[in-house]
Amino acid sequence: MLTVETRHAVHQDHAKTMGTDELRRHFLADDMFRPGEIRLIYTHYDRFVMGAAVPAGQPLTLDKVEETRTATFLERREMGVVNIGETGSVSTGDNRYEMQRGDVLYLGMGSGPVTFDGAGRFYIVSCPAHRACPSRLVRLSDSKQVKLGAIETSNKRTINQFIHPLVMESCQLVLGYTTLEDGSVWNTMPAHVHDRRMEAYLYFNLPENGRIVHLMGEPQETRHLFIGNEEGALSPPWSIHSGAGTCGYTFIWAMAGDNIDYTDMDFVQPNELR
Ligand SMILES: O=C[C@H](O)[C@@H](O)CC(=O)C(=O)O
Ligand SMILES: [Zn+2]
Repeated sequence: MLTVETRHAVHQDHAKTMGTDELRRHFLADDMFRPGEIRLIYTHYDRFVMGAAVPAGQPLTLDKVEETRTATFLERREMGVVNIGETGSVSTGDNRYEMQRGDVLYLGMGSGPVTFDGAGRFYIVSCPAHRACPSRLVRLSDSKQVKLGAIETSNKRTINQFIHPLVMESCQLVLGYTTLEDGSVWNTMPAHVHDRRMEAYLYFNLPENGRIVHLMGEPQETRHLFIGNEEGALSPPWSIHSGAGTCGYTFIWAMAGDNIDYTDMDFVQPNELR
């Protein structure tokens, strides 16, 4: 079963007038992981799609998606898949990729229908592509790791870069996940914006009652979302995307837009935020 929800892009002047429910409706990405279903959120931020497939033992195939009006979803798109569950497989044509927890799969434009199987919980992201880059399974040991932060500022963490120019080729998509050291709670602090690219976060590895206080909005006009396990946040190009947890967590970050230089960020120091 495939369900697709459309999210239109929001202007920053509109976002600052929103109350809690409206903010959550536009920017919280929830209810993506349902056993036996593929659920996608089609956004108008760089036409970035995020979602999940949870085959729960029965194969699920992602093929035609009405929103793109193409014969198959990946006809003019590339895709990233991260398995945050138990071992499962992802297949396209004659290729079958066995995915352990934490593995990342890149599928190039024109890969055709994608079948998810096994005990995986597959997080899916996709954006338009202009050429076919080779598909590739990237394991944690193939990723590039960047250590950031310190215990004193509660933000000691490792940025694991997977779909990233230093690791492999893609068109627009840049993706990885960040793990926090025990006792550190802050991600992406100091915060930043990058008007060149939108971004989406998926938070996972949280206990049931744990929550992330996710910060969004223009740096001088911030808002927050309380986010639970396996839920995410859409970050428009004008918005910061940063958060602190009441518990340990991991999060997947993925971006699409004009430029794939990960380091192209405009930093905002804590004392500049409002
Ligand atoms: O543009 C890059 C993204 O916001 C994230 O990669 C930031 C992040 O993982 C972190 O600082 O913890
Ligand atoms: Zn960012």
